[in-house]
Amino acid sequence: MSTTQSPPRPIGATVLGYPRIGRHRELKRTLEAYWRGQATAADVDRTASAVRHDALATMSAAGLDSVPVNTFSLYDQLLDTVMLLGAVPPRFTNVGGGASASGTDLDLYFAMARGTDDQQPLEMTKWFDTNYHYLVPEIGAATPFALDARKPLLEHAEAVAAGVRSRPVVVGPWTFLSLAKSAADAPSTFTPLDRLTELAEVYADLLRALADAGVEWVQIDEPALVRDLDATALARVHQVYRRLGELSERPAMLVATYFGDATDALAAVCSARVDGIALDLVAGSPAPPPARVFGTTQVVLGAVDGRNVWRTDLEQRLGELRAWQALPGALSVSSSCSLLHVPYDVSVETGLNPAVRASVAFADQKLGEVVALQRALSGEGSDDPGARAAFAGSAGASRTRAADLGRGRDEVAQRVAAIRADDRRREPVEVRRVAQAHRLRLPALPTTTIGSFPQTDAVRSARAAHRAGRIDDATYEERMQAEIADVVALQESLGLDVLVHGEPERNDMVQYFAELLGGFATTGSGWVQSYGTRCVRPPLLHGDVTRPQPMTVRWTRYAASLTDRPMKGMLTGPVTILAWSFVRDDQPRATTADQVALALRDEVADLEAAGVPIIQVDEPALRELLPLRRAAQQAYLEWAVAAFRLATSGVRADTQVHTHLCYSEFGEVIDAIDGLGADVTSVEAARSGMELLADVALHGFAGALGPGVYDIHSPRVPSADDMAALLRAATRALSPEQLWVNPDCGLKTRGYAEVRPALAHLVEAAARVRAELEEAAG
Ligand SMILES: Nc1nc2c(c(=O)[nH]1)N[C@@H](CNc1ccc(C(=O)N[C@@H](CCC(=O)N[C@@H](CCC(=O)N[C@@H](CCC(=O)O)C(=O)O)C(=O)O)C(=O)O)cc1)CN2
Ligand code: MET
Ligand SMILES: [Zn+2]
Repeated sequence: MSTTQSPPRPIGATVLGYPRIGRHRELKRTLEAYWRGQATAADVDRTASAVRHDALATMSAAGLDSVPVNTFSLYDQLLDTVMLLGAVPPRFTNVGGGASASGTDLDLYFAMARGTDDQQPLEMTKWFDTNYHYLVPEIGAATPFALDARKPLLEHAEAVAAGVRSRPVVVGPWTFLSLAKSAADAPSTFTPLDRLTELAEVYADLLRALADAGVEWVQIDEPALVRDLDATALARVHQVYRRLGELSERPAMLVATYFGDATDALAAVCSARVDGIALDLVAGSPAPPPARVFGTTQVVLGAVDGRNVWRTDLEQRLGELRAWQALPGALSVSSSCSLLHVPYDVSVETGLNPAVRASVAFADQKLGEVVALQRALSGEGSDDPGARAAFAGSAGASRTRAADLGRGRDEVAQRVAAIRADDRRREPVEVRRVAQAHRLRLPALPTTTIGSFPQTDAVRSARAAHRAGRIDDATYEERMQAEIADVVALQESLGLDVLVHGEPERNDMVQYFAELLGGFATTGSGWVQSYGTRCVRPPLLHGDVTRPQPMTVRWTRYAASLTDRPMKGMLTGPVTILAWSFVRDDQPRATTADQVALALRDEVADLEAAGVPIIQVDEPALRELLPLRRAAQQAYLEWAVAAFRLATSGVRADTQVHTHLCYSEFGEVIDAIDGLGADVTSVEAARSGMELLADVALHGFAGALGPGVYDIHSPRVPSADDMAALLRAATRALSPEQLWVNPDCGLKTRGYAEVRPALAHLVEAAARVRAELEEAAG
């Protein structure tokens, strides 16, 4: 189309993407059944198509002028992009030939997502600073590129048939290669971005194919443009988009940025021949940069928060949007990012406190906000009854909000104000080490686990039955105690040194605490995709945080009563509770983190008073919240570390504090991790081949460290030899007194058939290496 000189028709009201797991998680259920062999490819196709039709119908009924398609996914949008570009790692080239559904060859697709008997899946990692995980493309010097546009073409055709103005969405070349890792066999000087120019040609083929199918606008997602980029990088971005812009036959191109401020990349993109740019006015600056950088590029204003759930103050937002009307190009209104990161619909949450419910917008409510803002901005608002009602409702919500959400509680504010520097400090590490060694009397290379044991069907269905009222509190309590007793007995028989209770009572390591703390609400069906078919229900942290009663003491005390070995208490840390909740936006996150930390500090004190000698406070999300821009990282690490220290520093020297972090890429935050001041830190290491040991050797580490020796993300049971080899590697980077032996993470997603032998091998590996050390010491 855009061969013409006239500018393309403005996009109007839109969103950058929409949830896709299904309102009732029907895609999850169908896919899991398919993997178990209990559903067919035709069943997958039927469910997937129903989920897409619901999305199309909902978005067009809400009044969007342009509807994103190809934001559906059977598993992950980066994996979809690997398929789109034909960039399949060679180890999967023999997989295939099976059934296809929704434009995707299922055998190949799920082999890359989940692995096969003899091939590792693609690695999984966090999507920018969100709790969503994508599959990491592997690109080498010889990775093939070849367009397979069946999926976007299919989704476009479906939308056209449904009478919808469709806008296909793809991940862009810069972001795709920036997030890819070098293939294992690539030369050490190679980086995936070396193939940018070549890859641009595949996108050129894609744009031609979309134009042939009558596509008007294509959205090319480039969130990586909000990271720190030097002049060379910006020049390369410009070059790619210039090349695509020059195509004689292509749809209008919208380059979508989100998760931060794209101001630095604006000139590079807008001076290439793109037709539109989407900007995140929530994570980025809400005020317009100078008009000249845009040229005639149309701007899509990401005015409605796509990641948090508080209703938009429409009047205030509209005021900010008006400042953009001085730009020469047409304006459209959108969500700040895809709505993938929020649940579908708050109107089904009838159990929510009415004040909270009235303050919240999930995906469907955000559609209405976007439309109202777009109508008002374009001057149609006063004729549009929907827009008028939305503005009236928004004004009402902002008046009642603070009063009814449990904010401004004096006792909480006073406690935060009274925090002293000493509250974040423990005795010197050497004092603690001696006191703890005396109390715990552990062997060298002590063995332990990260906390959770397999969440069996029996445990989950007991919880479902309890929730539905089919079993009473006492029965539920008994079932959980029986589970704990089994878990303790198993650990004793395996010979582990420090035991855990197994966390059977927890639906999720954040939601469990949110259900017990004041200031939080939890949802019944507010599911958000975390990876593949796995979902979470992020709690709503709406008010000041209180802890009405102890949350974990009774379970831990019960577990401790069953054994003479030390029992470790288990908590989730303040940073992770914030990261995996929807957090109030009326005060700095540092303040909210301190409120959560004070509640946890009370829990830690109660555990200590109950005689629990070791308390683990998990912070797996510490790295995830690290700001994308270096300039903001130090300030974040300071409040994050301070909150953890506030939660954990109220204990005696002889109480041992552990923490746990998963996900690699620790190097850049290793000082902060050491700064947490935990006596023992367990980290993921097996999966990333003990990569972190180099960082530890480089930076030094004051506390003790448990680098994971068992990759719990894989069903594979490692042998004692495998784990002993990893341990020996660790003894070369750390002194043996500093070293603990544990898996990479909790065992909740595994089954007992794998866990029992794997832990037996872990104990055996520790025993062997212990003996070798003793022998060497003579
Ligand atoms: N919040 C959070 N974020 C995180 C992690 C995490 O653990 N928590 N870990 C990382 C991501 N990893 C994840 C690992 C596993 C799951 C996961 O297994 N999720 C479960 C749901 C867990 C849950 O909330 N379970 C509840 C509710 C389970 C449920 O679906 N119940 C059924 C009924 C079940 C039955 O009858 O058996 C229903 O409600 O329909 C419970 O156990 O009580 C799933 O998708 O299946 C999610 C994320 C990073 N981000
Ligand atoms: C994602 S970190 C998990 C830590 C938690 N204690 C568990 O073992 O499951
Ligand atoms: Zn973990």
